[in-house]
Amino acid sequence: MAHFIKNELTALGAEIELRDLGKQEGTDVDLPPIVLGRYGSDPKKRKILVYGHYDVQPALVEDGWDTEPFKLIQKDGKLIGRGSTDDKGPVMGWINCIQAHQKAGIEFPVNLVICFEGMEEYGSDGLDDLIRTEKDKFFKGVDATCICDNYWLGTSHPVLTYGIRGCSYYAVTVSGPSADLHSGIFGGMVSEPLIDLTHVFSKLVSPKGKILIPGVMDMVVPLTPEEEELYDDIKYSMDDLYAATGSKTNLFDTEKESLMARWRYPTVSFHGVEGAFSAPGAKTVIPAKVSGKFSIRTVPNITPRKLDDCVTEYINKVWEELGSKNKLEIKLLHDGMWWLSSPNHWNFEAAKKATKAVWKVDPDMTREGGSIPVTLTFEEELKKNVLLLPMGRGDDGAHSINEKLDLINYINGIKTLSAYLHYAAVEPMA
Ligand SMILES: NCC(=O)N[C@@H](Cc1c[nH]cn1)C(=O)O
Ligand SMILES: [Zn+2]
Ligand SMILES: [Zn+2]
Repeated sequence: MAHFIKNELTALGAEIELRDLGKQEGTDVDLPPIVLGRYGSDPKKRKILVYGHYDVQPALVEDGWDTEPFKLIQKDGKLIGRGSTDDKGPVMGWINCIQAHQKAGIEFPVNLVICFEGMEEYGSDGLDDLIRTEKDKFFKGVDATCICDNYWLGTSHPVLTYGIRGCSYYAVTVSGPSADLHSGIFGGMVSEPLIDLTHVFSKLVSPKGKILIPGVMDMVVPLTPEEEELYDDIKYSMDDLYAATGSKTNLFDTEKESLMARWRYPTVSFHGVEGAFSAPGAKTVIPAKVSGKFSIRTVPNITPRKLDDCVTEYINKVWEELGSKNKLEIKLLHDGMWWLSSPNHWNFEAAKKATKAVWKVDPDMTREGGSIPVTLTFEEELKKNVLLLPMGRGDDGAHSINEKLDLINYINGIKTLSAYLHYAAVEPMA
């Protein structure tokens, strides 16, 4: 992907370099390079930094895809395939902006600074360091940043986003026997790692979503009446939620509570268990070693460090109380900070005008439940406004099966990104 992007952009006249990041920590695996680029160097024009990622979540046909996930299919007005909406489609969208200007013979309105990474879905390994090192070199003089890597809330109304949650991702490993055991022979005679792990996991969060780890909710900033009012005008209905999840499994009955749960409160999610029997059939095995994966989405003012203290102390206490002879290990696989900004900035004004010009409606101002770890780093290090301008819809199935991007969102998305650059070139900065 990095080489593909480099070739596409180089052919369009951009200056591109692939920045090597060395090996992934604790492994012999090469990290995917960061694509850094520049398109235009006119000192009279503003410098706009655009960020996206070319890595994707894993996908297998066996997960339930109707088509081969890594082959892009166009069907019924949709582009279907892993990464179509998150985030290969939007990355292509930036490339298409340049192509469109060249084909139409229209002068490109800004100097584009490009940063496309390949580790976003795993905590953006290496990118924070690169931004810190390059803030006064490669990123020098950037006027504003635009990230196209999230989604509309629903399916019909465009949004601009000024907040995202952070994410701390954990693996809890329980091990005991030296190899998997026959459950008929050893069941009842030994402590089972998966039973112990299930016990620990059951103490983290209630089925209604209440976080049971002491200290976590204490760090959450209280809701103010002004903030509560902001939820009243958001165009989002419970039907949007039902449609996007393909179910009526909502934890809350109202839009407001549901959005607050997604935007301004932390959540614990369980992702899977490595080492546990998961194939079809009925294998009577006691797995010897299991790693349960869970993550916590974080919000103002939770810090990854304090959260990690709360998590570690609590799980160790639960484990001690259990009194198992198995071994437990907690590992923080990666963490990333939440980000909360204000949409009252010329960068957002430019995006509002662009959205209105293309979609003929004013965008809603939203926060997002997902995470993009480098957002805060860009803002803090470059000291310039960051805007999230999404292309896809809330029902695109990002991270799920049959991920799609509606063709109209792709085409109008490219128009919106282009129009944004034109407005950003001239929007008064005050
Ligand atoms: N489009 C943004 C996105 O999907 N981000 C991921 C990033 C991530 C993965 N692990 C931690 N953060 C997300 O899951 O929100
Ligand atoms: Zn993603
Ligand atoms: Zn993404």
